[in-house]
Amino acid sequence: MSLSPDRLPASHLEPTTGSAPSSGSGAFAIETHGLSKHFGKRIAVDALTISVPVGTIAGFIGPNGAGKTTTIRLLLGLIRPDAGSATILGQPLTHLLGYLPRVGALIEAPAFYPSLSARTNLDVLARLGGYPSSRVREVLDLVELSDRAHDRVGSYSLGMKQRLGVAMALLPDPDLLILDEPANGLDPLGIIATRDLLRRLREQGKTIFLSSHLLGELEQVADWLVMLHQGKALYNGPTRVFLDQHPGASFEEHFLALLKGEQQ
Ligand SMILES: Nc1ncnc2c1ncn2[C@@H]1O[C@H](COP(=O)(O)OP(=O)(O)OP(=O)(O)O)[C@@H](O)[C@H]1O
Repeated sequence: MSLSPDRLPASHLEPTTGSAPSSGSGAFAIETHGLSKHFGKRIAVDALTISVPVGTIAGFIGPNGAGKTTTIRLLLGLIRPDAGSATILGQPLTHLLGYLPRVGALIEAPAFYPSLSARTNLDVLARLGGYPSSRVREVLDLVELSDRAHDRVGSYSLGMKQRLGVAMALLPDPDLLILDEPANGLDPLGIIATRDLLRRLREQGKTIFLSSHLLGELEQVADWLVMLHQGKALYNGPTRVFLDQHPGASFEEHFLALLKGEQQ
């Protein structure tokens, strides 16, 4: 099922004290309630309450240090929250095995065996994860790396490594794809190819949670938006509603206006 913006559940704007969406309804791929994480005295994620509807491409934006990567690491169970809760694909954060097999993720620089080819890197992962070997060819096609599949990954450009990282995340044919800066190092053609890929995945009913600093790109591809500032959500809702707040202004202008309002 793919949700068009017109069929999205009603938006809700932060502040995070706003009412939380109903839990366990299946309408949301990601829901967090008061999720918090600090490192020493620094609060990275601050009582965060967000919701990402199933079948959307959700852009996750915010300035450097806003807490995006920390949130993603919390959602993937790589670090534990200090407070709050979350539900991913209907499963509580505490039940990692209940949802992680249905989640694909690309965060920071993906790890590869540089002396092996992309094909072999993916074969190894497919064998470890118990995925069919036919899936390796499929994901190589999806990220348009098939013609270089037999080259050593150590010889790849940054953008090609990034595509291989996306291919790895797609191996389990996940219901939820979490991507942290997937366009890092991609040239314009690579960015367009990624945009098309994300749209195709959404058409298959998958949910994509996508952190990026490329606001113009997100404006084109994201139908849902979560905007973070100092660990809190400034906005959580449809992109269309975000843009309607200041007709005629660009996505970037909105973003800066909201941030400026927050800093005053
Ligand atoms: N392991 C850590 N130890 C200490 N502080 C951390 C750690 N990880 C993150 N932080 C701090 O938490 C805050 C949020 O960092 P985070 O990496 O989540 O931000 P971000 O929104 O992903 O930023 P960017 O856009 O620059 O990637 C920052 O102040 C950062 O310094």
